[in-house]
Amino acid sequence: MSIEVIDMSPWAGREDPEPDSLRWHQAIHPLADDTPAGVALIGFASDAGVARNQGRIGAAAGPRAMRKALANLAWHRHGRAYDAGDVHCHGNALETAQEQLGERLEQLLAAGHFPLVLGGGHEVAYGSWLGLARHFEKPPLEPANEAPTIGIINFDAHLDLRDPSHVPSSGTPFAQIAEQCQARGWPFRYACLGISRAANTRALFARAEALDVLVREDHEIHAGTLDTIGHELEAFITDCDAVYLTLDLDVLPAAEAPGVSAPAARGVPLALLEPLIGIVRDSGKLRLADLAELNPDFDIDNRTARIAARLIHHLTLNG
Ligand SMILES: N=CN[C@@H](CCC(=O)O)C(=O)O
Ligand SMILES: [Mn+2]
Ligand SMILES: [Mn+2]
Repeated sequence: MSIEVIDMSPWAGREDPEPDSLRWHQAIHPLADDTPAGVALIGFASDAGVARNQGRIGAAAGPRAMRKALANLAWHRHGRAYDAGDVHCHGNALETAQEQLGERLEQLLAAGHFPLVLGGGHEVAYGSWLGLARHFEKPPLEPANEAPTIGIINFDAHLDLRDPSHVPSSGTPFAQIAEQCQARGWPFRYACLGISRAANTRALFARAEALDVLVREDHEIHAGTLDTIGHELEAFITDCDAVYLTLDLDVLPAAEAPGVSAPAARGVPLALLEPLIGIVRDSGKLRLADLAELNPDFDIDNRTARIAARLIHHLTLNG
């Protein structure tokens, strides 16, 4: 794999003198050829999808802000972690950037890494999925010679199922993936949790129903329903060969995560998201994850970046 020179400058932080006190910035290394498998962070520095979707731009700065917030978190892992650099979206060249992300992810997956993509607007999801799809298309197929059932689990205030025939954007990735699945004869399996009914039109709910999406609205997710929704998630995962997890930070209440393009008026608190994300993490089927929509321009005291970092810590704790 040919690798760019990776900017490791965000990886700085506190250094404790006593033993066994590592933090992420001391444990992570730039990705190099032939390194043993590990978690591979890759940035998708893109504002184009949000700009096309009439949103507040700034998400291109998300990857760097996430790395800086993660740098100082305590290192509790045993496995390896790498920084695989960034894919940049230049201007409005979103489709090119998504293709490039797909290629890089295909390479990371082939090398046995667990790729974790740092967005970028939620247009990152289409590039993420392209990488996983290419991985499954390449021989030997997983499972052999069969259409893979890739389950997409999205925590989001929005369905992101807008009609891409208008303009592909941060609001269309899962409709684009549904189209790609249909073209390939692959099943489309999509679960979207944390949806705000007030922030999604009837047309979007109708498309979700037509595509048989598992939808759970923000108000449905509370302490009393957590077990039930966890079981629903487990059943969804059972029917899949592989899972792609995508975390749109606007699923959180705006007070917890103000630094996004389209904040949620209600949202689902981190305390409820973490156990659900833990189910996905521990399923044994998670092959790829991304975090989307961090916009540092609207963040307050790095709250949203800190949540993103904590979610990365949470997702990678087992390795
Ligand atoms: N990725 C974001 N998607 C949302 C944005 C909504 C908004 O800007 O208000 C959507 O398209 O629905
Ligand atoms: Mn989204
Ligand atoms: Mn959203």
